[in-house]
Amino acid sequence: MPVAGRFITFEGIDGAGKSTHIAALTERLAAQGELVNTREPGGTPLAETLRGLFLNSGMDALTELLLVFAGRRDHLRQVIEPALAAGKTVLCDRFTDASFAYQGFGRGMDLAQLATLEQWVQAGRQPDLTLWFDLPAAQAAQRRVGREVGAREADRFEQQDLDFFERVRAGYAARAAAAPERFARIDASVLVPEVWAQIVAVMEARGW
Ligand SMILES: Nc1ncnc2c1ncn2[C@@H]1O[C@H](COP(=O)(O)OP(=O)(O)OP(=O)(O)O)[C@@H](O)[C@H]1O
Ligand SMILES: Cc1cn([C@H]2C[C@H](O)[C@@H](COP(=O)(O)O)O2)c(=O)[nH]c1=O
Repeated sequence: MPVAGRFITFEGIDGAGKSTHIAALTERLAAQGELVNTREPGGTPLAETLRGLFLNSGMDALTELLLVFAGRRDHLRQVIEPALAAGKTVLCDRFTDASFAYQGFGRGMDLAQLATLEQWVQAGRQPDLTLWFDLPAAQAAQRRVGREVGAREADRFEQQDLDFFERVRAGYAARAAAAPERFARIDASVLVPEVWAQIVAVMEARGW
């Protein structure tokens, strides 16, 4: 019988450096077994369709919250749970901590209702490790400007102000404090090689 795989998630405010380091970690872990790279919102055809609406259509905060959990349910059933059951490592760019941070702390949605949705949709499933890329909102905004020259228009979240992103950041800090065994805070404000060294140290501490 295959050993259950590892579920690793990547969190942080927009522009924190997640994508940059997911690519590097994918290379490092590829030697250890089969990997599945995925993301939220998204990860299945249905959830990717919902992602387009979520990022770009006007809606109230409750609709936004329900949409992202609907996509998550499909993603868990179609991709994450089967991969873990087959012993694969799942690298997921954002998961439910983002809902607590963005919809809970950013938009002010009720955290108890979020916890109910989390339990209902995930049936106990939690990441084995969450790498939280932490940096000040102003620094992340500068990085996004650098990245967005010539790229697509900013989505509904990227258009938010610094106060919104500082609330989201506080949301991640609260989630990390509530689950210290699962979360590893990465100081994402430093140069790429220094960020990477922190990630390697976290992986080595787990024997991964
Ligand atoms: N440590 C770093 N120092 C300076 N620039 C960085 C660092 N890490 C990433 N960057 C740059 O910052 C920009 C944002 O990085 P990246 O796209 O990896 O962030 P992200 O967290 O995936 O963003 P999003 O959540 O918006 O998708 C990119 O241009 C990237 O090259
Ligand atoms: C999972 C999830 C995501 N969000 C937000 C966070 C980002 O602004 C976008 C996704 O964009 P990315 O370029 O793929 O990082 O969606 C959210 O508000 N709530 C969530 O649960």
